[in-house]
Amino acid sequence: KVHYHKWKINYQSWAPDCMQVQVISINGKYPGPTVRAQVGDTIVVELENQMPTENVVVHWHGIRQIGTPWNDGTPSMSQCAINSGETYIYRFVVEKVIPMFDKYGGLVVRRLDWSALIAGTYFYHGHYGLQRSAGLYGSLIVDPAGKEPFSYDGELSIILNDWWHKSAYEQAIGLSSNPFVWVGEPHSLLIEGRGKFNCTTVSTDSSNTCNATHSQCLPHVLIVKPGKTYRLRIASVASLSALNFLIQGHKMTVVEADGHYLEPVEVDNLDVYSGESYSVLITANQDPANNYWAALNVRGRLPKTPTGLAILNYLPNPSAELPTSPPPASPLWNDFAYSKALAKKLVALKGHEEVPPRQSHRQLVFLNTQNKINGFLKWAINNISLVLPPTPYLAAMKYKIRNAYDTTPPPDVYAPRNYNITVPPPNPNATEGNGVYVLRMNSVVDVILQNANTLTPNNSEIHPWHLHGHDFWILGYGDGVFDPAKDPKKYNLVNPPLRNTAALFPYGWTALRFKADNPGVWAFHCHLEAHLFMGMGVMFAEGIERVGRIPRSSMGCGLTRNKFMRHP
Ligand SMILES: O=C1O[C@H]([C@@H](O)CO)C(O)=C1O
Repeated sequence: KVHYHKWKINYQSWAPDCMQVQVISINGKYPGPTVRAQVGDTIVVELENQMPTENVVVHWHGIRQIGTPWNDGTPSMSQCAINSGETYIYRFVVEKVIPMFDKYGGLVVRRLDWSALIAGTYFYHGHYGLQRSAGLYGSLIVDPAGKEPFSYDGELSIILNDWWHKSAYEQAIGLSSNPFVWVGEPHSLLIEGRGKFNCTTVSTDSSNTCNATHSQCLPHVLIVKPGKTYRLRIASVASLSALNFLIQGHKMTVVEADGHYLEPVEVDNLDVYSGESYSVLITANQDPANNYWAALNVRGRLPKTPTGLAILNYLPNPSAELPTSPPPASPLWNDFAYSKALAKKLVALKGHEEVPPRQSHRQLVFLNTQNKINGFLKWAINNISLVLPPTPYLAAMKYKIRNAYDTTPPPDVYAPRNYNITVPPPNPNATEGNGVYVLRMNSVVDVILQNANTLTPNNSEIHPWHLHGHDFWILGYGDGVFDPAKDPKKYNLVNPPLRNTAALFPYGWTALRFKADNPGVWAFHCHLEAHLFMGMGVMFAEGIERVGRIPRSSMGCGLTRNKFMRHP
């Protein structure tokens, strides 16, 4: 089945947290419309960029784009950004498949036997500049062809976000300026695009409109019937904040993450890092005379943002009836031990998910550092800060346009190996680069993410790393410096969760394994909007010779423009 969508993307006045700002809307709506399909279906989105002055692309987060790597929605990577006034057609299949090749190297897509494995909670978002922060995002839900390994009576879905009144454009300029201007902590936390800023703190002049009773900032309402069980889908597109979500008086049973089933775990609250998605089961088993708060708090950074709130509304109570008791509290923002313990509890559902290969062919060790380049503040991986080239890698690699990017491969491991991760870098200099890690097709790759101190003494941050085009197994998390002799012995090779996003905790490491089985060029980056913008990412490529014919509509820029576009 083909699901056809026609989208017009433009700025629009909106008041997500009661403060009137310009958001990026899709067909006049914020957040964007939900895209829903069944496993094996095709999604077509005809996207018209109506923004007067900005380019755009949309990334289908968690969808592997097997056979369509040019539709991953990443500028300079998979495609040329869609210019103002232009239309681009995204077309892809929502199916988790094992890519297979015939003897001529042609792609034959084989479906996994367990069709239930593929369904799950996804989302889409802008991937150009900081446009995700400007509100360009929405839900993408893939239903299974068969039965789920859990049951529920109804379904609810929310996307979590953090929110600023300063435009994404102004934020981007600050981040790329010297002196550096940091985006700061968010003004509000939003649940399904709704939050509440305290309007009484806003000075009223003609440019500031904060209206505490605006209908767009009424809290989001999750409607339930007493006694029933619901599947609540939760995803985070937060720009900066790690978040903790909880519902007053209700336990949550986590059953799915990033489109893969988990061994059910009951929790009082759930950490959700940017780029992650979950399904939790909740049962409306509390006093039906009341409504209850769903609450959202910042973790990992000293919170300066009030709790984000939504209402769990027990029918037939009025949805506007506010819960009588105060919102429940999340764990302390800096209780990292709590977050690590929770992360380690999430393992794959036995018998439903593929187990990892016992060995890998290649190990990459990525040191995450904050650096200075010519006085500009950056993030670097193995001392290289990613600066995207004007020509998209995919076409440049496929059509061998060698001067489009740096063909010297970046380093597999950081140097010096005795780098002290507990203090700011003694020499904060790094270089800019756009080289690619070329992976052997179908090889098994381990990535060890190694965290370190930022430029600020006694500071190391959480980084949620997201991989395009693949899912990886999270083999383990550890504190301090990764020990290649000892730590792999502690890997979970039995039931590690398959994910597309994994948290890297302060001063620690996270070990990932994936199969380089999807022909294309794929970004792997910190999902914090500002951090990717400051260079915190790397590029992977595999099986380029097996990539099909790239549509010309994705190549109208840089050196591919000269090569492929007809000139008048
Ligand atoms: O990238 C970042 O920059 C700031 C700070 O380190 C410098 O202002 C911050 O908190 C980040 O996460």
